[in-house]
Amino acid sequence: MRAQVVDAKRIVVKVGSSSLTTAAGGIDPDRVSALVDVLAEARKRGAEVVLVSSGAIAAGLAPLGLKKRPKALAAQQAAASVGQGLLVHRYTEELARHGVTAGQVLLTVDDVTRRSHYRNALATFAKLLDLGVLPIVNENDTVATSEIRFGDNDRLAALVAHLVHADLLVLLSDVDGLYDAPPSSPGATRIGDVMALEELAGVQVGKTGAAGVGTGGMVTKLEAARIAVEAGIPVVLTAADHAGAALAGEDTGTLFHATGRRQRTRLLWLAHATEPAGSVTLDAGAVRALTQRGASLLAAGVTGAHGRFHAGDPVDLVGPDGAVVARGLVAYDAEEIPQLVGRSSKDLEADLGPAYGREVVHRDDLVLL
Ligand SMILES: Nc1ncnc2c1ncn2[C@@H]1O[C@H](COP(=O)(O)OP(=O)(O)O)[C@@H](O)[C@H]1O
Ligand SMILES: N[C@@H](CCC(=O)OP(=O)(O)O)C(=O)O
Repeated sequence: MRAQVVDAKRIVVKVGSSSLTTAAGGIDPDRVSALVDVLAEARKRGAEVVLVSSGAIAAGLAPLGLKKRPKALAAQQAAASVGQGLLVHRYTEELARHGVTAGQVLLTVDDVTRRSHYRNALATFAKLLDLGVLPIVNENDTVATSEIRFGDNDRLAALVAHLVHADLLVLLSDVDGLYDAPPSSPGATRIGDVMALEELAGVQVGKTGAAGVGTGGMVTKLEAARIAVEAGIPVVLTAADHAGAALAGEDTGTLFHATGRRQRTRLLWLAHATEPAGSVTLDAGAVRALTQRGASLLAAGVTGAHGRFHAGDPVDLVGPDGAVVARGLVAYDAEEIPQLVGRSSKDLEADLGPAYGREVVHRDDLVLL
């Protein structure tokens, strides 16, 4: 028995598109039903459960007469718009058999990187769990543009696990664990336990499975596992068919043991969920101030800006050698930066007005990479 699993009080379970749909496209009601039975069982044992479910796009294909997942973003969004409602309806009906109420939570990256939105998301989850609701999370596919799109639900699930202070993340897919090579290759064997991610140096990680409805394949699952274990949350990766056994603590799939400790949550989203809108370059003194003293980035240490960003956007902070040292939410538009370069806050306040005394990136909005 895996103690990390059976002792878990709050569990985030992520299920991939390939585990929810039929070969012909559309939701497979039997698979949804089987998964819901497993989640209800975990709740009966006293665990709180948050479900991160993919499958909106896949579920929308058949009703729209589409044969396969479209490439164009607008078509994916239309499919998600049709599919998400159907998917949540299916879950709601199945959960009702167990007397459990479902709640839908659709997130965009923006919702959780900006401080006020982040607090709001946190409060919503807390309230839902407090009320005994089973939250069903997905990316808000219909509004997420390609620039701000999260794209894969594996990393989203890891970040949600951290957000809700879960003590276990379960990733369910169409493959029963991590293999040392793509499972279709002869001789590939399953890895039972991963104590440290360095052990995976020789593992061949491949793309999505044969079903053709997933995104990211094993690559995004390992990224998700890294985010979770480094933040102190163990991860079980297994097939959806083995979900019951996995949640009962049986030795199935791959268990990634926690290696690190909990970190400041919003900054984890900033590091792992955002695409930078541009970059700000720093002199050597500013790099030292950020990395060694945990200081804010002041205009005095800025040497330039690249890209078209607006105040509040995530940007990379780049040292004189071109290395990205941090990511932060910038407090100025890109066009404003040239006039700030190398100048003291006092000087800027006197010259341009009191608003220009503010930091370029405040330390609370900054994560070292
Ligand atoms: N080393 C590996 N171990 C296990 N699975 C792998 C590996 N490399 C590639 N894969 C593939 O990753 C797929 C799962 O990812 P994906 O299709 O995105 O599923 P999901 O829809 O569940 O997110 C599996 O079907 C498998 O073929
Ligand atoms: N938000 C998308 C999920 C994309 C995704 O990550 O899919 P998967 O690789 O099947 O987990 C959807 O619901 O279709």
